[in-house]
Amino acid sequence: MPNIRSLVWETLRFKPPVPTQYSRARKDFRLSSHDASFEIKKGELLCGYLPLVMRDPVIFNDPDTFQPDRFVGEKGTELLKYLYWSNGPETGDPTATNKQCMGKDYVTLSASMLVAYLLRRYDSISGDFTTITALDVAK
Ligand code: HEM
Repeated sequence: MPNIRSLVWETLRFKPPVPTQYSRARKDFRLSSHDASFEIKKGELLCGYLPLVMRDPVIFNDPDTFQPDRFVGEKGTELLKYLYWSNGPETGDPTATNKQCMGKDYVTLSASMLVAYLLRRYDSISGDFTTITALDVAK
């Protein structure tokens, strides 16, 4: 299952289903990235563009390549804090003060189960990040 969960997370990283996310600053704060810093004033509207953020080469090695096992193991688990697809990091939880997708854990679990169910139909498959070919259908 770790490989399948990783594949689902990598799919969400590679093509975030909700690409733009908006929010309004609740207070003044400084927003910093690797190479820039901005003063944000309370009430200002912020827009996050996930397809760009999820291809950050400083965080994700070879970001334009679909790597199904990217989130496997200790290093992969560490990367989850940078995986944003639900208006917050994969390691965060939706709460009254954290307006994150409430279905977040259900989404990844049900998608993993669906992929596992589909894969059970085949003894072997091959493919790259654009195509997938069934070689042997399970008897
Ligand atoms: C791939 C599938 C999904 C994606 C990409 C997704 C993404 C998101 C995003 C980005 C938000 C925040 C929207 C905002 O900024 O206002 C959100 C909110 C929410 N999502 Fe999802 N979602 C998915 C599936 C689901 C599912 C299956 C459920 C329920 C079973 C769900 C329940 C909710 C709820 C209730 C909120 C509102 C949370 C709030 O306003 O406090 N989502 N989702």
